[in-house]
Amino acid sequence: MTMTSPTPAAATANPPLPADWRDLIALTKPRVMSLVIFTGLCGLLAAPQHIHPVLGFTAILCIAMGAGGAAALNQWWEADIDAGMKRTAQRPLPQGRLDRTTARDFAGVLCAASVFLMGVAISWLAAAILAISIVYYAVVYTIWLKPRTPQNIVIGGGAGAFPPLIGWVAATGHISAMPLVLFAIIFMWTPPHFWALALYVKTDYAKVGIPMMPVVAGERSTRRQILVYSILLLPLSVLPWWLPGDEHAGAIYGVSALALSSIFLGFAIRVGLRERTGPDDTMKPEKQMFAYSILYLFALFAALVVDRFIPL
Ligand code: HEM
Ligand SMILES: CC(C)=CCC/C(C)=C/CC/C(C)=C/COP(=O)(O)OP(=O)(O)O
Repeated sequence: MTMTSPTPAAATANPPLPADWRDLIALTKPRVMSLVIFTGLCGLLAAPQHIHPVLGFTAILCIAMGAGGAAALNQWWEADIDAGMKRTAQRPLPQGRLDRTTARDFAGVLCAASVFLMGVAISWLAAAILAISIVYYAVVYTIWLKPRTPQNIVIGGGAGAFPPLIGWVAATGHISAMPLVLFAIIFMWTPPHFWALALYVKTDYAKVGIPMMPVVAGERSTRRQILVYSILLLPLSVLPWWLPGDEHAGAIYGVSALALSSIFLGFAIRVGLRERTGPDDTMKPEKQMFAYSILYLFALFAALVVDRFIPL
């Protein structure tokens, strides 16, 4: 793929249409980013120092703009790959509903504005981490790792793990043990989250030449790796309960983490130890695990905030 490679016929046959705001919103991957923003908000709310609500809102707005801008850069770069996959072919760029220059400029403005506003209004440390996460997703993951290695998700997973750290730093002004543990939890969660999905859309990735784990290492190896990461996730998710000092979470979080992660592990055991029964296999356990992975992260971070406001 090159930046000058032609996008699908639909994108070039007609003169570009004026950008529709719905297509610009779609470029930011709003459904995925809702969880990114939520974990950022929880990082901010779980921090021991309180931040003025207006500043808190500004910090979350900056995370939303930065994450959305990075997602738009990802779609700008991958328009031709997206066109070749069933799951992504309906996006605005492959469909030619948006021209590439508008998408690139929109993404650039969002990213730059998010970092600048975070620096001016909140802190330059939070702005620097936001800038790192944007570059991590849009460049390190999207351009460098994704087309090259099946470890793309493992290393690239760091990009999506930054938001709670950014939220925490926005509230406290510094990095400490708890936000690093929150980073590690999302980092460990990402491979099972994504590989559960990759198992049932494997042929799409193979078709466009993206070396996702099930395509390169095969299904059995991917299933075992899902299991390994899910086993490691369980103690890691409970770690905030055991942290020393005034940062540690309480029993509401600890018990919730234990329960949520045990269920996660249950799904992982089911997916990790089974084999596809044949071409007609509906891949229900994998689909259920992917859906649960999203519910899991929402619930885990919600428990952290509930715990902060109702300490036992
Ligand atoms: C490198 C890391 C990650 C990869 C490769 C990945 C991959 C994916 C893919 C391919 C989908 C399907 C999306 C679609 O079809 O539109 C998805 C869905 C989703 N992801 Fe991830 N993900 C990653 C990290 C994250 C992170 C860090 C979060 C949030 C903290 C997240 C939250 C979600 C959510 C909420 C959905 C469901 C979206 C929907 O309902 O359409 N993902 N992910
Ligand atoms: C603050 C900040 C910049 C946060 C970034 C958050 C982040 C990295 C989220 C990753 C989520 C995501 C949509 C991955 C999809 O992978 P993909 O792009 O390979 O999926 P696709 O095939 O659907 O395009």
